[in-house]
Amino acid sequence: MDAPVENNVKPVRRSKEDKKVIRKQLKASHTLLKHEGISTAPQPTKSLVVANGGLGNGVSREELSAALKQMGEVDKLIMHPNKPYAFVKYRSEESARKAHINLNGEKLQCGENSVTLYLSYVDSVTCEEEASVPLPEGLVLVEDFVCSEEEALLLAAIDWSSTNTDVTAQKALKHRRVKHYGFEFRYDNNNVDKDKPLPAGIPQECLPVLERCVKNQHIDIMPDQLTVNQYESGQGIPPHVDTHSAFEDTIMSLSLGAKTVMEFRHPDGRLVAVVLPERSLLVMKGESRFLWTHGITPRKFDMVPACDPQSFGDTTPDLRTSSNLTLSKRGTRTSLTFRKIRNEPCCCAFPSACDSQGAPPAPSPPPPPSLPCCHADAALLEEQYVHRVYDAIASHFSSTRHSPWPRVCHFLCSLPPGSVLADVGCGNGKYLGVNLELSAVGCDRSSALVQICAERGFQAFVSDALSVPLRAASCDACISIAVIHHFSTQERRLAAVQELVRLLKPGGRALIYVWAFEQEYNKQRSKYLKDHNKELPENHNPAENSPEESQEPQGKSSVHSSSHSEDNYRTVDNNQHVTDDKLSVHTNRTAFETKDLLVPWHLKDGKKRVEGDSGEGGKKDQQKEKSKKTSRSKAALDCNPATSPGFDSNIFSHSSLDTIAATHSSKPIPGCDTSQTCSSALKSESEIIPAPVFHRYYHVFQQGELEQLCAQQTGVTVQSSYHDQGNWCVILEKALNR
Ligand SMILES: O=C(O)CCC(=O)C(=O)O
Ligand SMILES: [Fe+2]
Ligand SMILES: [Zn+2]
Repeated sequence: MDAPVENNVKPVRRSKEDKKVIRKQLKASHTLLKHEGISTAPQPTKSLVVANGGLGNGVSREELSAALKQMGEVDKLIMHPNKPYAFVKYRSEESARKAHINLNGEKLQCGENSVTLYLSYVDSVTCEEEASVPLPEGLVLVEDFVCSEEEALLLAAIDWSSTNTDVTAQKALKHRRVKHYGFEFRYDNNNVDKDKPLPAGIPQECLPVLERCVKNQHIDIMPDQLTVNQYESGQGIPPHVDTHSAFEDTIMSLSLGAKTVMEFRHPDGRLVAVVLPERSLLVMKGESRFLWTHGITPRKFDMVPACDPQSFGDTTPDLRTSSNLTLSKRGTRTSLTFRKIRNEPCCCAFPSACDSQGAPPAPSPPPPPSLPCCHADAALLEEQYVHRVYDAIASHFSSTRHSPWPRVCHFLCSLPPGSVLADVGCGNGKYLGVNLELSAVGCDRSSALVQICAERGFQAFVSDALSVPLRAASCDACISIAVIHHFSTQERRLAAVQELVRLLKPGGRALIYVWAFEQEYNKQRSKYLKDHNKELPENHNPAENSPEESQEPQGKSSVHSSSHSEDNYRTVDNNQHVTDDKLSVHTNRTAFETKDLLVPWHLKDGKKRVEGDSGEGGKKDQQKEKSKKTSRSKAALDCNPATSPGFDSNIFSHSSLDTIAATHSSKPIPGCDTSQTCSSALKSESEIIPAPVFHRYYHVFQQGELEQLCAQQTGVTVQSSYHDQGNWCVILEKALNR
């Protein structure tokens, strides 16, 4: 009797438990229907609602995900904030059945507490609260594809310290570092040398992961090429389509170490930003691989859904419209991109993007400019990398130039009433209204900036600083603020000073400011450098107290091509050493390493200005201008940047938007890189036109260099010279006897 008792009792007891579970499960599904309007399905499906498994029950995503994943591969897991349930969709119905059988009535430990899970089938998993957008066709994101241990193992397998960089074609690109296994991907021709395999194949540690990829049908054949990209916070990769002729259809990218946001763009303008969580696998096939570009905007923060819903299956939260977003600081992300080398030409269904089918390669950026060796070259360089750039960025530039600088104001206020002042290179005219007792006139090479001066009621005209159409000896004073550093030869800088001297009356004075090579002086770092460590989200408003205030605290100085190729400007090594005469692109907010360089300007979006509006709006504008004019007289007394009058910030004129559109759609213009967007992927309005990056040529002055330049002029004396927030400054006086 003994043995059968045990056999008999257990099934009875189990069925009692089963009944209890079923009762509770039914109760849970009634509650879901009554309180949440969720109806459960009588037949097995791939999707389940997990009662008691919600964030509202204190269950974390990781805890639930770990339990669910034991039953099979999870396609999506949706957890709404404060809800007492979660939804899970498995990749197969079999996995869902397994979860239904094994997890129903099971206790899940959540920190110190535990909850009992009740699972019911649902027909579909929808996410009504979050606006979502479809993922590009063919794109799949598999969360938690590797566990933390595997992640650590894979990261350890990548040896960045290796000195033999040829084995894995290791490269320190300016905006990320890369390592290739199997075959080198060459950024100069966007292709691979198929008959030159690298000595190092795909590391052994990757094989279990790849086998899982094949088993789960993410890829048909084992990949033979691996590119490891490592992105520090603030780094990224330009939008590109992986060359069709180089690789087969499926491309898989594993995200390790940190999450990021990858942006996918369709040629028709659609943009889908996808959060790639740490340890997730991104699979690009078909249209998403062949037609859509993918890229990562270099920035230090991303906007991600606040409740971290991560994968939404074949949709993704619409990061542009969602109201439930939070800032997520970027960490160091290492991605492993696995590809299969293609040995036959590509015959995909997307000929417009297919190099095998004759599609032209993406336009490459203009070649990097060199230091000019003659007058004509210098004029051309300045035309392309100074004049055109200021015209294109005029509105945005002006919106960041609010406050007159105290020592410039002091100079202007020291001039006797009635003095004639010429501001040569007056920009948006911010110094023209400082002292209303003066008879002030400005000139600038940029007609867009002169237009802004005119709109503000200032006297200004378009002119080159080397030949100002004013009579000799007609000015009591001249100022040249942040202008002469844009001349690209010593002769032209000398000529610019000479022109100022020509304009001065005998006894007249000129104030000159140029950007200093030394951004640290008397142990004081300039504001420009000090802002370097400020980690701020995109579109931080710039500091306002440097004439050379730069807008970028994020180190976003990268220059990417719109193709896959890396920085076509000369890529400076990590120490920014110059090895040829090509101009290097400066990283904003860092110390200068060279004296002649290109400084990026990240054009940012703003309100569009209604131009030519003669109605009410126009009148209001006039009134606004009037009140500004009144406040300008106050500025004569008040030179504190914090209290002096500012102008409307962030005003875009049509002209600059037109310029952006034009530069984006047509062939690239020198000085402008339209491929690197700086508009946040999350701003809806600005999304249509990616904001380009422009490069301005500068010659930064070393200590004593400006004085030397002035000393070469006859008939002038340097009255004083000083360093002011990263600028070298002199006050010149023209001799009385001239
Ligand atoms: O970092 C990634 O996930 C993508 C890398 C990539 O697109 C590439 O190397 O082609
Ligand atoms: Fe790629
Ligand atoms: Zn193709």
